[in-house]
Amino acid sequence: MLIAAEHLVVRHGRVTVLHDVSLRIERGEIVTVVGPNGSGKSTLLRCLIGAERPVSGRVARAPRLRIGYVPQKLHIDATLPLTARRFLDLPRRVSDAEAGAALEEAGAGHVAERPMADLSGGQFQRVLLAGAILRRPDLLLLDEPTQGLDQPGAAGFYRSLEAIRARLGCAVLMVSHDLHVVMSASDRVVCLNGHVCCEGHPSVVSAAPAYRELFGTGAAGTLALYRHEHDHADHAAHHHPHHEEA
Ligand SMILES: Nc1ncnc2c1ncn2[C@@H]1O[C@H](COP(=O)(O)OP(=O)(O)OP(=O)(O)O)[C@@H](O)[C@H]1O
Repeated sequence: MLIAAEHLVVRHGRVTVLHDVSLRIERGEIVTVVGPNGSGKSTLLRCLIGAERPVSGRVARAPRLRIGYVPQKLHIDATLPLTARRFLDLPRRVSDAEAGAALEEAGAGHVAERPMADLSGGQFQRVLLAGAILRRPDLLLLDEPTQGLDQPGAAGFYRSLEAIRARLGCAVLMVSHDLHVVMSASDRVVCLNGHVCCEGHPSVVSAAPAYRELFGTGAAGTLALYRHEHDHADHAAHHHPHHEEA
């Protein structure tokens, strides 16, 4: 186990945002948290990094766990002439070779010398990802890393993540609204709506009544796309025969 949330209850003022939420992340897995707006997804990640405290429950971390966290938003003063390359020197200076390799791996090699303030949303997220990789994390926590990306852009981002996981052996926990792409890119999906509604393999979650209730007709399309993608993978053509009835 890398990290585990155990029975977290979190309140913001009088509102209970997380009700008894438990979640475990194992080494090397890619887990995606999906859920409607305001369902507590960011709050859960912030608890895992220790930026928010639950009123009850706890977070258990493996000893010496290194986390690379990419927040949903990061405000950078547009008047600061900070290039992507220089941004990677915060909080600790890194060599050009290290910075270059991280930017390449995150798919942002071509924006190294551009000012952070000029980057598109997708480029910006990729530079943040490069910064997170430089910490050599055991666990990458990404809060809506593909917001604002179109579907091919999001798919490309997930391919970068797969490669990063393969090299670093890290686990990935992310929040995403990209139901379509997420379903094929995750080992496990957790559907959150203040509490964990359902969780499991993407095919199991997308067939779950609680998930369908939250995401409506989108759920069927998601499943179709998931099946479609796997039908094209050599090893997975007959992987989940039960999909056929769903
Ligand atoms: N600092 C805060 N003070 C008070 N309420 C907050 C605070 N941060 C979040 N909330 C409230 O807590 C609830 C959960 O917010 P959270 O950001 O965790 O949801 P989310 O699932 O990440 O949403 P989204 O998909 O819109 O990003 C929301 O109702 C939000 O308004």
